[in-house]
Amino acid sequence: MTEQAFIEVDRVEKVFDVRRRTGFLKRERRQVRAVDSISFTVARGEMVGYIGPNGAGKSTTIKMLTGILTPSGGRLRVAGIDPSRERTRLAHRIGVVFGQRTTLWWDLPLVDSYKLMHRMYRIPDARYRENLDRLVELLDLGDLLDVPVRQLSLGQRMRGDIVAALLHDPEVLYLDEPTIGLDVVSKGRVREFLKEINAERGTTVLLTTHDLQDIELLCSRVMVIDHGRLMYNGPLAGLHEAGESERTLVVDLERELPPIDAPAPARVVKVDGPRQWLAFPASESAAPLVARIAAEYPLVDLSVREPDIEAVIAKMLHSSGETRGETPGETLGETPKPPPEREPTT
Ligand SMILES: Nc1ncnc2c1ncn2[C@@H]1O[C@H](COP(=O)(O)OP(=O)(O)OP(=O)(O)O)[C@@H](O)[C@H]1O
Repeated sequence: MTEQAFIEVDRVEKVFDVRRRTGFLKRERRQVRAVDSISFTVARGEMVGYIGPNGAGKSTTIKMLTGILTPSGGRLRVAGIDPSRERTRLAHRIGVVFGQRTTLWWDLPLVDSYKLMHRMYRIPDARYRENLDRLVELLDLGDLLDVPVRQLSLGQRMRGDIVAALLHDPEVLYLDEPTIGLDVVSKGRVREFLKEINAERGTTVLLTTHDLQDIELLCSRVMVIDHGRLMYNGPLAGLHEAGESERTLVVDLERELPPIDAPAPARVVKVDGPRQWLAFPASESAAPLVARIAAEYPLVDLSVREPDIEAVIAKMLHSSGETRGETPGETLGETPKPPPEREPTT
């Protein structure tokens, strides 16, 4: 393992044997290659997005990284530990949050789950108290500590789960859809918190999400998996470039006017009274376009809409399919490549 590679995944595979009933007494055996020779590294303190369509192999990868599943092939190390061989030792160094499931005890008050974790992880008393106070303050859970978990809203429960995952000072945090189903305010709070904890403790974060803004606001790099294979590993802007995806600037003018004269490649795609929609490349900053419109038009309000993550991935996969075998650029065809050195521009 190199000095920087905190998570090291080298040609890792996971094949499931699946039996399917095909008749009264007939069973068909079939193999599902959920993860197909994936290689990547994550440096200590990095926050990396791990995205892909449904069934792509994300959860299987995370389960192998936590030691729940044993790889069928390849080599895997987290903090120098082989997860499936030393699962208990690794458990003290990692935290996991599954957005769709809770690790908290449903019928107990929130604080009782934390007390159980205090004992399970043998966290020194002073450290437990310090962590609990800090995390509860950062996530604004003070008034909810005595409330049974089943009575919490989804956003409150999610914040409760994040505290639970961090009480034992894990060096790496796996987050599976941490903002799913949350309202805008709760999403903002969780994202701000993750940024703070990463800056404060240098926690390494691997984030699975369907929300492109999670990636945009938190991750320096994104990896795309499809059919068990790593298709892209680089900055989000590069993913937008590969798929030529576009963001939309929604502009409210003081009155109805002819379509805004925007500099190419930005262009007006819809006009409805005083409101106009302009599409522009998602890999570019909105600032110059906004400045120009503000200088030349009677502007009342504006907002930027991100493209849908599924659409971005689909376009990227489509374009990489077209270019595979020629010059794959930042997309990964047969041979995974290290991330490009460019920084994201968004
Ligand atoms: N225990 C299992 N037994 C058999 N097949 C499995 C098992 N777990 C996952 N698979 C299959 O492996 C593939 C990858 O599944 P995985 O859950 O890793 O995808 P995912 O990217 O996390 O999807 P989603 O976004 O829907 O959660 C799928 O085809 C899935 O059906």
